[in-house]
Amino acid sequence: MEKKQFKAESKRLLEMMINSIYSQREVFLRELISNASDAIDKIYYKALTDDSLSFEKDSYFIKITPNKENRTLTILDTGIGMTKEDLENNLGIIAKSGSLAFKKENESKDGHDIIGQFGVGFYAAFMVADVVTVISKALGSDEAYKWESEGAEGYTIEPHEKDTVGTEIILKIKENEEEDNYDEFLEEYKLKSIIKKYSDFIRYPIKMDVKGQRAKEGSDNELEEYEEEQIINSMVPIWRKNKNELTDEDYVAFYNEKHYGFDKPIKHIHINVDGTVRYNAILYIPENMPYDYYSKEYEKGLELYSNGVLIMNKCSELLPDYFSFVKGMVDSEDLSLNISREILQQDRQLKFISKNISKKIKNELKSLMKNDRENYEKFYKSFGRQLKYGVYSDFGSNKEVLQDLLMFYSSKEKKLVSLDEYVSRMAEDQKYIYYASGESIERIEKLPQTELVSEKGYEILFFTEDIDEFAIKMLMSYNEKEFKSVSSGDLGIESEEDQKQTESEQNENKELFEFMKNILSDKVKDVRLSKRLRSHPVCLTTEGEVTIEMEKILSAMPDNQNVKAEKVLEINSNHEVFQSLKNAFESDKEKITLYTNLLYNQALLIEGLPIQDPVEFTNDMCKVMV
Ligand SMILES: Nc1ncnc2c1ncn2[C@@H]1O[C@H](COP(=O)(O)OP(=O)(O)OP(=O)(O)O)[C@@H](O)[C@H]1O
Repeated sequence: MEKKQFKAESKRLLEMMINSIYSQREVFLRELISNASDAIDKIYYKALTDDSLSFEKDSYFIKITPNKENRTLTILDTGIGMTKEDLENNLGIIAKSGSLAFKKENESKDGHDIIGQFGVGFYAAFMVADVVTVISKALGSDEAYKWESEGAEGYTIEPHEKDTVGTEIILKIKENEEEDNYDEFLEEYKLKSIIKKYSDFIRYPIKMDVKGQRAKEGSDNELEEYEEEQIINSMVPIWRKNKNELTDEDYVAFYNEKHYGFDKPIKHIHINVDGTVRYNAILYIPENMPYDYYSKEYEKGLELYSNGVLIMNKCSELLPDYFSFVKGMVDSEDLSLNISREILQQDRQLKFISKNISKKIKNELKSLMKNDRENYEKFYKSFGRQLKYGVYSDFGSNKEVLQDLLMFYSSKEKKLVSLDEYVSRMAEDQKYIYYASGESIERIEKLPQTELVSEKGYEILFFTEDIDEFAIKMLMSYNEKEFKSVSSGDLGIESEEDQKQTESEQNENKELFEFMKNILSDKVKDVRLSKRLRSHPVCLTTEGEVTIEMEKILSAMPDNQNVKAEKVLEINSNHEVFQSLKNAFESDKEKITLYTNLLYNQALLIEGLPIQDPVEFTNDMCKVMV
């Protein structure tokens, strides 16, 4: 059977290419500058093996010249140029990439800095130009040629005059249309900003004649206009430099220049990986929280470059949510880009890089915690909450990664301590990691529930953020030590003997407690004799999963499901109040009702919970006084 070749309607194909590949018109300049850089690179690579060629870096450059009167924008390079055949093959055949062919030919001799690979970037010029003219003289050739096209209708080639080797591309910029402004591509400031954005790290100088004003010589107040040639791009990507060539100031300067933040970063991480996926990265741990950090508006991500050309401003796949505060960039020559260079074809390499980066960030944070506590605390103040969210979210799947980075205020040390530090200090007979929750350190310090644990000499971690208890519930234990709230039913502290004594005392007063429970009805699950109170008469503890702090947080949420903690009212039998309760129970049922309600409301107040009927509460107080 005869095999037939596919045919392409090239006119339609070009139209589709021009109109549907790129989401932003301004990338036409990125594509043409990348081609110019490739063309210079090709001379560089050729010179490596051809002794008759020498590569004087200073004679190679790219120049951008807008001309408002003629509505033209010229991109000139001193690269390898194109012969007549090259012009026909590379610019006359869609999807033919001379650069890819060059890269393949020279694979063994490096050449991986070459950017072009698809053979389509050039046509991006037609997004902004009605006519594109290319005048080129190839290296080693005496003749120059002019290629010209108005897009879909085809092109012409004819001999042309050109003294020097290289290529000049002249775009006849389109007239403005109703919603489309093309004039901006003739404006100096706009061109500068596009170059800075995408092509800042092209390795050859990108020059432009820039207008300015200065004081006229010999005059104090007269100004004169002048024009001078400036290099617009920074050229040397700092991430490709050797780490020991760079100072802290260099990294801070890069952070500021790239507008990653207005603060001074706490730490930078410079990564050069030369393995299966090659990449360089410079990451920063900021000191201050961006104003929108804990809002929906905040977008995480790192800048992504491919061979020094910006691909994406914020590549979110590079960072897990729990490290969303990290700023910086990644450059890799091994990414599978799609044709528009806007998205990635498949994210295998990206996943690899992301995993690698996360590991490095974690290790850096760990070493910061260990070796520079002051700065770690600064960092933790801004972003500790995010780490705790990280422990809690995704069903705790990242808790192993994050648990070593957590810190909480310690009742003993009076400062933030890590879980590792807590556990390593635990007393021999101490079974649990104890914590207490409340609005602030000052409030927790006064909580009656902490009395017994403190008396035992055990350290208590103070949980003051809403996420704390949720994160810890997800963590469950650290180094095989379970977490235990000081308000939980069984504290695991009492000796068997003590327990027996409490039980018998509880039995002795069984009727009293039952009576009190009936008065409070379903407000509490139980009324009990307390084992944990020392100087305070009363407190609330909880049974089950939901604690009082959790109840507070859940009830403040917009979709309040009315989740309630199972509360237990605990009474201190060593307090004088207990005797009064007993007396009242014996003789005056009205009084015992009054006392019970008062004690319950007091316990609510201590916990920072609202009293259901404040008027009744104050009336009750008055009754006691008169
Ligand atoms: N300024 C230039 N100097 C020399 N050759 C050029 C120049 N611009 C384009 N070419 C040649 O034309 C070819 C096609 O360019 P085009 O921009 O369409 O694709 P590419 O750069 O190869 O790939 P990509 O689509 O990935 O950018 C290039 O591969 C290169 O061989």
